[in-house]
Amino acid sequence: MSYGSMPVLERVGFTVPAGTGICVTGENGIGKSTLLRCVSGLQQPDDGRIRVFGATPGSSPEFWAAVCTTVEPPTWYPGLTVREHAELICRAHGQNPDEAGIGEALERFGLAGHADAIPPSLSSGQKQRLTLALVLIRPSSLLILDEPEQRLDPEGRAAVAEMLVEYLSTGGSLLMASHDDKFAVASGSELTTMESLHP
Ligand SMILES: Nc1ncnc2c1ncn2[C@@H]1O[C@H](COP(=O)(O)OP(=O)(O)OP(=O)(O)O)[C@@H](O)[C@H]1O
Repeated sequence: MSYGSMPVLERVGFTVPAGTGICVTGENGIGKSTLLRCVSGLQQPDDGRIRVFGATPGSSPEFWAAVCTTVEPPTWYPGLTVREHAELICRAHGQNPDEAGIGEALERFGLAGHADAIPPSLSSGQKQRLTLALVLIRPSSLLILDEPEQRLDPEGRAAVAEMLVEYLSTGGSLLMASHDDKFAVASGSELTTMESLHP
């Protein structure tokens, strides 16, 4: 993979077995987000092979039913509240919003008091909590998360780490990038570090 003449992601290879988490670490600009974008099918590598559930990433509705990613920043629908965003996500994924545990999820993410607020009115950390709540409320088999700990306070990081461990324990898989090794380990992920071939 390269941007113009600048090579990024050379000789990268890994597998994420079902029910396991991999956390990619490495210095700013090493290529973590680019890697996650490629695995999410949002960017095409120039060379090499990426398979997700046996298929090319992003190529089918089945991929997007199984894979949930925060690599792209979320879009907030004008005028819809926090709770209505959660209901929308549930409906889009075939869940009955009344049975999807929306109230409990908002509670766990510390957003219960903001259920009737519109997302743009939330703080940056609260928006990040909502982004992750919406990711975890819908069914999926693989989460691809780019620095999920960003903007979260220590309590928020601990809560998200705990929820990711639960996600893995139910057979889900996780691929994330992070600069917080402690958070990554607490979330049940194995660390793998990207290093430059051109120091
Ligand atoms: N759209 C783009 N056009 C040109 N170069 C880009 C583009 N996106 C990323 N790059 C470059 O590719 C390299 C890898 O960027 P990437 O965002 O994948 O790194 P990262 O490891 O996620 O960094 P960080 O830890 O800062 O989030 C960087 O040198 C960056 O400048």
